[in-house]
Amino acid sequence: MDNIITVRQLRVRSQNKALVGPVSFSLGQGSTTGLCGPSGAGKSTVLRALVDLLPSGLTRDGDLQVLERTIAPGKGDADLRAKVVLVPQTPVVFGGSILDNALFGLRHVLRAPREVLRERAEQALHEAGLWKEVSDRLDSPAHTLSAGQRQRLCLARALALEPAALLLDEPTSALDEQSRDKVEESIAALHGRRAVLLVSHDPAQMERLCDTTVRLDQPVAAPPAVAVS
Ligand SMILES: Nc1ncnc2c1ncn2[C@@H]1O[C@H](COP(=O)(O)OP(=O)(O)OP(=O)(O)O)[C@@H](O)[C@H]1O
Repeated sequence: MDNIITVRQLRVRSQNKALVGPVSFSLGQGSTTGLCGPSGAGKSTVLRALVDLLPSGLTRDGDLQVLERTIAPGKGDADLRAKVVLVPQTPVVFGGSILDNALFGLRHVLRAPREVLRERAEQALHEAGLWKEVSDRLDSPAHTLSAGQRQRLCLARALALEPAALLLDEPTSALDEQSRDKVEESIAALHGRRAVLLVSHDPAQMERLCDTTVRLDQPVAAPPAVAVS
């Protein structure tokens, strides 16, 4: 199996207003794919559609397959969300320690002794390129981390789930150059190991990190939704 995610003719609409698409693409095993397009074209909405977490009032049609399984819209698929993990643009850091934050999520999907969970979280911190900076302060409050470190902590939290695909929504847009470079290093290190879909406004970043790029343009008017009587 080469493709982790396959999307065919995906559209998102609000009632009969086309918001996104149609768009078709696939994410290969270990590949990094860029998703670009003008503001409002629907990049964040596509990411949310891929984890079946569209805001209420928005619907999708078209075909979505994850690991060769068709994902029906709006089923609240918890299994899907452990396999395809979305890291939002603004890093969400919870109250509690750095380690607690890395464990958050994992605790809900894996019933295992604390040492096993801790080992997975530590491995994820390595994979996210944060380990060296936090290994001696895992019990410190996570809010003491810099913006770039927070972004990598969110990456670690996602990686701890050992997802088949990671969806990154403009992970460096709020960072200075130095922090951006560190986050980019972490993303580059995922190449060949995880399927990554990266939303970015920066063509140079796409060039540095992505094997292929999908361009999303303003939506084409969708055919009216068929009323079911
Ligand atoms: N809950 C919602 N209800 C109605 N329209 C929405 C909702 N969420 C998003 N939209 C609309 O969907 C379209 C796509 O928005 P989205 O945020 O996905 O674009 P984007 O390409 O990620 O933009 P940006 O690059 O500015 O972040 C926009 O027209 C937006 O106004």
